[in-house]
Amino acid sequence: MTGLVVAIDGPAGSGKSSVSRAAASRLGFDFLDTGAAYRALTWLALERGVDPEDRDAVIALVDDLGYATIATPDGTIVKVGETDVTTAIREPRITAVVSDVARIPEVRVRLTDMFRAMIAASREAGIVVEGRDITTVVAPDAEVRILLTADEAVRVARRSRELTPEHAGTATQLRDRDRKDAAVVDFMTAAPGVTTLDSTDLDFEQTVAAVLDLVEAAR
Ligand SMILES: Nc1ncnc2c1ncn2[C@@H]1O[C@H](COP(=O)(O)OP(=O)(O)O)[C@@H](O)[C@H]1O
Ligand SMILES: Nc1ccn([C@@H]2O[C@H](COP(=O)(O)OP(=O)(O)O)[C@@H](O)[C@H]2O)c(=O)n1
Repeated sequence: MTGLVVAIDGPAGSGKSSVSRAAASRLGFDFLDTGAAYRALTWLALERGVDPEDRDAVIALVDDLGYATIATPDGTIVKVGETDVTTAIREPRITAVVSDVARIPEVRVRLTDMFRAMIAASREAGIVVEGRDITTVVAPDAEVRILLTADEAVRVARRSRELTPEHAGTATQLRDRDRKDAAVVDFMTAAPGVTTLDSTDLDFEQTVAAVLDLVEAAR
């Protein structure tokens, strides 16, 4: 039986993956980063020379994705078939086109089915699932539903700190990606029953604590 489901959505750089991962680890819950699957499919498209805007060709690739994640003490290993793509899916060439893959409706339906199966297969006391449409589409019945936000300038600053100087233009890239993604799923306003957690003025630990408080309140 699936345990407690914690669904977390929000724009790029709001802290979804880092905060969700830390919260899951402290709760002893599983963790599912749905963005990694959209990135993995994008990686496979580029690997096979498929244009990310060629919808039919991208949809056909879902059958070949062979997506698997392996939890380790140092983080999650992401695999496509036998290939470890953990690092490759974070490369700027993937980030630049992942929104094109993610806006294909059939891709979203297929990956949503896969996420639901992964949630159902979890054998821990609970699972933290993060993305853009988890509170609204993937797991609208989750016991805890959070929209994690932060002002755009703060999100850009957080992301810029992660990047090396050759990756200039973070602000423009992040804004463009949010705009493209928001045309497909509304993750800027909380759906009914979803709690908005604004981390603009919170540090990392305070944000994790706020998530843990919301989980405690639902238990
Ligand atoms: N509340 C916070 N205060 C300061 N830095 C944060 C906070 N939340 C996340 N971060 C940092 O911001 C960066 C982006 O967070 P990340 O989890 O990758 O966001 P997302 O998954 O929403 O794109 C990371 O380096 C993370 O450590
Ligand atoms: N539930 C989700 C998760 C990600 N995505 C797409 O996948 C991309 C990468 O997701 P991500 O979570 O790694 O994004 P960031 O953490 O880089 O903001 C997003 O820009 C969306 O286009 C989605 O459409 N729906």
